[in-house]
Formats: sequence, structure tokens, C-alpha cells
Amino acid sequence: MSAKARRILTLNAISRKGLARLPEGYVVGNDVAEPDGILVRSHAMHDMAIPASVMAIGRAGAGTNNIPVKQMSERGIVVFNAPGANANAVKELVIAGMIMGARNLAPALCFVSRLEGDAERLHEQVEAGKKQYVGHELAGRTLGVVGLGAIGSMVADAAIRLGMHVIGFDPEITVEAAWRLPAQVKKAASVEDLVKHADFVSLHVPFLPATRDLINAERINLMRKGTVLLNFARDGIVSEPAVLDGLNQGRLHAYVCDFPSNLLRQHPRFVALPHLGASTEEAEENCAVMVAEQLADYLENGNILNSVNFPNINMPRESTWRLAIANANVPNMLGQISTALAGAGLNIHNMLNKSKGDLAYTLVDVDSAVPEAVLLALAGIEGVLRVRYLPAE
Ligand SMILES: NC(=O)c1ccc[n+]([C@@H]2O[C@H](COP(=O)([O-])OP(=O)(O)OC[C@H]3O[C@@H](n4cnc5c(N)ncnc54)[C@H](O)[C@@H]3O)[C@@H](O)[C@H]2O)c1
Ligand SMILES: O=C(O)CC[C@@H](O)C(=O)O
Repeated sequence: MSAKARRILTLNAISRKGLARLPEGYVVGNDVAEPDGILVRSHAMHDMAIPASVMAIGRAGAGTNNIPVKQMSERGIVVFNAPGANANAVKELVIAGMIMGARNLAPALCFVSRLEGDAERLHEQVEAGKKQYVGHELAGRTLGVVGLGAIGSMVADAAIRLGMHVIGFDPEITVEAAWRLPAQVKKAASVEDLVKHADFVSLHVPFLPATRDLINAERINLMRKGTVLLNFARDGIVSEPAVLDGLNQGRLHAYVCDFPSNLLRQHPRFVALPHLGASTEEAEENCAVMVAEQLADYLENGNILNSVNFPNINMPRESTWRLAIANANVPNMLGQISTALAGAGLNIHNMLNKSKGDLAYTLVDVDSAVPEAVLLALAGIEGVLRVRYLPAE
């Protein structure tokens, strides 16, 4: 891979092992001006002025709701994520959360932290107090999983191994994810159907307008009495006032999540962790390695893997002179690109075009150097969002 002095701005701490995957010569830091690319975890980018120099953003994680993806698409900026790279870390924390909820571990730990006196007095208080925290076991209970992607499918699998029954709901499940799912997972017809039949409900969907308040008062009222609700996805997926009512009325036994809340914080059966789902060395490294490699291959060669807004595309280099063109997915773009190249006497060696939704992307290898005037002509075609010239070093 060629090593231009590309500039990468980091908006969060990114694992060093990931940064080491960037080519030599890259300038990387949290104060880099005029960056070519940005690496980010949960930093909120919606209100940030994203410099004109930026060509790509790599999210070292799964959720991209902290990034203004639509505006980036309009600017031809490719947004990458790291699908599945932190799924095992989240799965393990969800299992911990189920046990915390079922065995009343958070209030029990609070009880212990308040104990005073000598060893004999501690013993007396423990034996008198522990009956308040009697819980139940996971085996034989039913877990409902909403969203059966990378994390949901792993949670389902782990729960089955713990002796639980599992039902799942995911109207947009991919073929790949469906293959990953254990055969024992029963299919729910809807979220309503799922919550009616579960003792534990765990949410693993992205935060989108369609999933805002997915768990609301109506759905909580359909739940079995004493349900444990787990949310390691995003806080906005659950209506907090509805959860508070559910906890107060006993419909919910506990709400275990990764998102502290001022509204819920006083409730003894509200358990919040500080967004720790992906905070393991392994997950941080996996995410950073994946996204750094994707970002570098895009910046150097124009290839795209795991973008949330542009299609996957990979064309091995067969010539020195490459163009990468991001454009609207409308008719005759390829015709106009080819005409502009032919008009300048440039012979196309290889060309690949892919589309995803409203966006398309074209890689073109040509047999000779591309003059600046041709780049300007291509950029002037209506619907072209960005033109990059990537001659191999
Ligand atoms: N707590 C954390 O630190 C942490 C870590 C990783 C991911 N997350 C969150 O978890 C989410 C899921 O992560 P993932 O890696 O499993 O993503 P994923 O893309 O692999 O899976 C998401 C699944 O949700 C499904 N889905 C979408 N809308 C749905 C709906 N309305 N009802 C049911 N299913 C629906 C999709 O079809 C997909 O299968 C992320 O978007 C992120 O917000 C949180
Ligand atoms: O980077 C993190 O710590 C959180 C990541 C997580 O929320 C995700 O969506 O992948």
C-alpha cells in the first residue's frame, strides 16, 4: 500500500493496535487539522463542523447514530463501521445483566455496602437481610430478543446454552444472520407477540426514527408480570417514563441497561452501566483494526468494505491510474463518465460500478495519467458527489 502523508483525526481514544494498521507516514491525532479521514467511537458529531477535507469517517463500533450519515452521503463522504467486531463483548455483558436482574444483584450489593458493625453483626444482618434478594434462575425461562443481527444472534445462542427458551423478532434479518441463528430460536410475529411470551426482553436494534421508543407503555403493559427488560442498544429505544411506570407497577421486575438516566436513577430496580458494552480490550482492538484497515484501503485504493452509506466494492489494481467517483444512483452516470474520459483520449482499463439505495460508486482504472481538466469535467457532471484521483505511488 502506498504511504502518502494522509491525515487522520481521532475524536475518541482508538486502540493503538488499530492505529498501527494505518500505513506508515499517516499523521494521526486528536488535533489534526484538515484531515482526510476521521476515526470515532461515540463522540457526538451531529453538531460538529466536519472539515471540507474529510473523505471518510470510520466508526470503531456498530452504531452510527452519532454521525450525520445523511449529510455525509450528500457530500460523498463514506461512513464505515465495524459490524460484529464488538458483539461478543456486548453479549457477555447482556448475560451479566440478565443475572443481575434475575438475582437482584444491584440492590443486594447496595445492601452490603451499607452494612456496619463487627463480623458477628455483619453475619446477623446478612442472614436476616438476604431474603429480600431471593431471585430466580435463567434455565427454563424465556428470553425474547428484538433484533437478531451480530449481537442479538450471539445473545440468543448464549441463552440457549444456559438452558433458556428463546424467541426472536427481526423483520429485516439478513440471510447471513438467519444462518447464524440457532435452530431452537422461535420466531415471534411482532414485538407485541414477543413481549407477551418472554420473561426477559433484550433489545439489539439500531437507533433509528423507526426504533425510537420501540418499548413504550402499550408494549410494557403486554409484558408478563416481573419481566426483566435489558437494553444494551441505545437509550432512545426505550421510553423512560413508561419504564418507570412499569417498574412501579411491578410489570417490570428490573430495567438493566447501559445508559444512566436522571429519571430512573432513584429506582432500586433500575440498573445502569456507563455504556460499557463494547469496553473490553478485545472489542476495542477488533473494532479499531477493522475500521482502520477499511479507512486506509479506501483512502489509498478507493475500495469500500462495511460502509453504512456506500456499496461494498473492491477492484484489484491493474493500472497505475485510478479514479474513484461517488455519485447519485441515477441513469446514465456511467455513460457520462465514459464519455468524459474518452473525450480526453483516456483508455479505460477496468471499471466497476455498484449502487446502494440513492448512492452509487464507480472505480475506473485508466491506461495513462489523468489531467486536472478531466477531473474537473467529471466533478462537473450533475449527480457526481466526489471525484478522487488515486495514482499508485
Ligand atoms: N452498549 C454498547 O456499547 C453497544 C455496542 C455495540 C452495539 N450497540 C448497539 O446495538 C445495536 C445493534 O448492534 P449489532 O452489532 O447487533 O447490529 P446489527 O446491524 O448486526 O443488528 C441489528 C439488527 O436489528 C435489526 N432491526 C432493525 N430494525 C429492527 C426493528 N424495528 N425490529 C427488530 N429488528 C430490527 C436488523 O435487521 C439487524 O438484524 C447497534 O446499532 C448499537 O446501537 C451498543
Ligand atoms: O465505542 C464504544 O465504547 C461504544 C460502541 C457501541 O455503542 C457501538 O455502537 O458499537
